[in-house]
Amino acid sequence: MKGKKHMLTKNNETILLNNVTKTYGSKTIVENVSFAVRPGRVTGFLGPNGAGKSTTLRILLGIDRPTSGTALIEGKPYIEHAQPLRTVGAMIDGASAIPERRGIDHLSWIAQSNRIPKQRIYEVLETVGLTNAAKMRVRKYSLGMKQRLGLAAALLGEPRILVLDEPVNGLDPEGIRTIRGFLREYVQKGNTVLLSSHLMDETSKIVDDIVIINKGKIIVSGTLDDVNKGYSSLEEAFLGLTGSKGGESW
Ligand SMILES: Nc1ncnc2c1ncn2[C@@H]1O[C@H](COP(=O)(O)OP(=O)(O)OP(=O)(O)O)[C@@H](O)[C@H]1O
Repeated sequence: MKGKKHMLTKNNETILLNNVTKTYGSKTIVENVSFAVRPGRVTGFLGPNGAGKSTTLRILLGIDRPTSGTALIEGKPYIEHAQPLRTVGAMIDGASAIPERRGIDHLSWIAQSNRIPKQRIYEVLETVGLTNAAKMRVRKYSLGMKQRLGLAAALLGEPRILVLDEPVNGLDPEGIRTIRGFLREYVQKGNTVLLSSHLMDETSKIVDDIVIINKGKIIVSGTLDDVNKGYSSLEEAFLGLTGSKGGESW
């Protein structure tokens, strides 16, 4: 399979990026990034370190402004949503909780500042399997536990859409299985997941659709099966599509 492919329809999307470009000074970080994300599917936003994934997600979540182009969630920019946390749950930095805080206090703080009832904290702790570790200080959490705390925070507002930056980073196979099960159930209810990763083969176990970015540009998007066709793995597909050799950019 050669050349660009954009196979996702733009009819039923919950997330739609249209020609998003971001420059810092003379440096172009992402260029004309366009893709659509559909409900009921887990979409993987994949690419090597430094490809522009976090920058794109930060623009989608209104943390950064694009130099040009639009990033829409259910038809409007993130910041125009009246209750963004109830529409989109985001995990941008899984390990971002203050280390001296207890897990439960991290969640309480977010819940209080967003008028989310206390009961919801216990529900999300249960969902991610942190109930027994809720009173531990975050500095004692493993990387996997911090990722789960980040996911719990993203779920607080019962959002219809989850945007997760590198959620499988640092997870062992068991952790990956758990998150896969959770995300599968979540999208089966008609919700949407967009997650980024530089770990192609781990992520391919979780996703339905993929969008691959390399050096700030989208090189392919479509269903996992379509993009994988003719390759032994997603990593092979990436190497084939970019014309790079193994080990160059991973
Ligand atoms: N504020 C900034 N000013 C200048 N350059 C930046 C800024 N933010 C990001 N970059 C650069 O943009 C490029 C893309 O970074 P980004 O974090 O979006 O990539 P990524 O695909 O998420 O990579 P990673 O997997 O390593 O997080 C990098 O070269 C980074 O140094």
